Amino acid sequence: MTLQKLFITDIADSGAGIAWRQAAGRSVRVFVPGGLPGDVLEARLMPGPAGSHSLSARPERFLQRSPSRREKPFCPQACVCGGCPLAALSYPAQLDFKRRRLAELFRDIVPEGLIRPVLGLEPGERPVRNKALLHFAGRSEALSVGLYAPGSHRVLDQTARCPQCPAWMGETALAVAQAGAKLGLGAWDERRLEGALRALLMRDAGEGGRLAALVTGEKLSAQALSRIREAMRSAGVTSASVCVNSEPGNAPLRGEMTPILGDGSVRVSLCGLGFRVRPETFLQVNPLQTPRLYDLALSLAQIRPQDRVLDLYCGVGTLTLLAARQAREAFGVEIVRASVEEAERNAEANGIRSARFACGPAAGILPEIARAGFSPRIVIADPPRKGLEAGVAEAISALRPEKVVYIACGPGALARDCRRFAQLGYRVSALCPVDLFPETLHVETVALMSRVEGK
Ligand SMILES: C[S@@+](CC[C@H](N)C(=O)[O-])C[C@H]1O[C@@H](n2cnc3c(N)ncnc32)[C@H](O)[C@@H]1O
Repeated sequence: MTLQKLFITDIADSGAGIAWRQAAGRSVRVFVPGGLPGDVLEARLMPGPAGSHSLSARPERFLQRSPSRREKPFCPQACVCGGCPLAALSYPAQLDFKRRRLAELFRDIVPEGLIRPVLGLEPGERPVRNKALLHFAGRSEALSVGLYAPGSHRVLDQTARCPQCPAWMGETALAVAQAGAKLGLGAWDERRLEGALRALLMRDAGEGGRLAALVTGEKLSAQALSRIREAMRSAGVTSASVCVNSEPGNAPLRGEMTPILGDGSVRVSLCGLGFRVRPETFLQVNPLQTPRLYDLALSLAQIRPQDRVLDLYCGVGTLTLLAARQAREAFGVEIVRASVEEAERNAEANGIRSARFACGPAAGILPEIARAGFSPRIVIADPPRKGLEAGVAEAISALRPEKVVYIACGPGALARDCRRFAQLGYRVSALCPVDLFPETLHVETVALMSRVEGK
């Protein structure tokens, strides 16, 4: 393990700094955890991941600190939990980094001039999240709760309280763990497929309530549920459910949710409308930036009163209902049944009659929409990170919308899908990044695509 002077020039997807080193006449990439572009440091070189030509390095001493390095990282636990890999980088440098990343990904399809600056937090605003998903570990004598370590299922101590989340979430998690320990309950063991406490999802809806959903590996007694409910209530939870999931896998929120406090839902206000959400329905996690994201998407869509709008991957109908307020009709498509139920309920509760919803995969519903003669001038699509399923871009273009407003949390999949749309006669006319996930490497992006005349 030799000591080397390294100049950090970039950040990898893992959050580690990247430096380059000349060896045997070629450039070798060196990953340096904790390094930021502009840092110069001495580090011990180690072999990189098996089968790769790259190296890793452990920093020993800073020779020069990056001018973009914060005096104090946003969170002292950031490098432990791995959730905020950019926490040591100043906020303007984070936004600049995200825009450069996007420009690289779209170099061959979108001229630099069409990429807007990242829409970031306003001065003085702090990063906030309305959702936490924590896991339990250990036997009842040593029960702990917190986040998983990066790339593993090892629960990290001291991570139940996240500075981005409202304080009641950490209090609730610790109170549930304490109640569980007193009841003699241990954590779910995913190797043996046994144990009681598995995961805890929490959502904050501000004045609309505080939601908790406990996932257990086995059915709990009425007495245990009553103690856990009291622990949640005293920590500030207003609505709670439990579900039993003893199946292996990475998605703990499976199984029927049974309310144990309130009706198991909360109501979120967004852009002047109210939306009921449940543990199993989707909701954007950043309460400050989500209304800005939606306003941006709608301003790009330029909806006219006579327009029909199709909103694919619509969740609980947030954008569908916001679009329906401006359009003649809006149609939302979503695969999760609970979300469609809430979307219909949300339309009614907001007095919106011009919205309809269908439940199913976008690829399956689009041909039905075409057969029914629904011809939207605007299609909004907000798919999961992996982007559009096979055939969806083709099915959208078969409806011949003038505009496609594509909202993406996975910029790589967005670039792939924009290339597909280009072959189908659509050109990107604006690419607008939004910082929905401050302190992380993620960036949300809204692409406006317009049909090229004559295509
Ligand atoms: C990124 S979320 C967007 C939700 C909504 N636009 C919002 O802002 O709240 C993606 C949604 O797509 C849904 N979904 C995932 N795969 C789908 C598919 N194949 N067809 C339709 N919806 C799908 C998910 O359940 C989720 O609600």
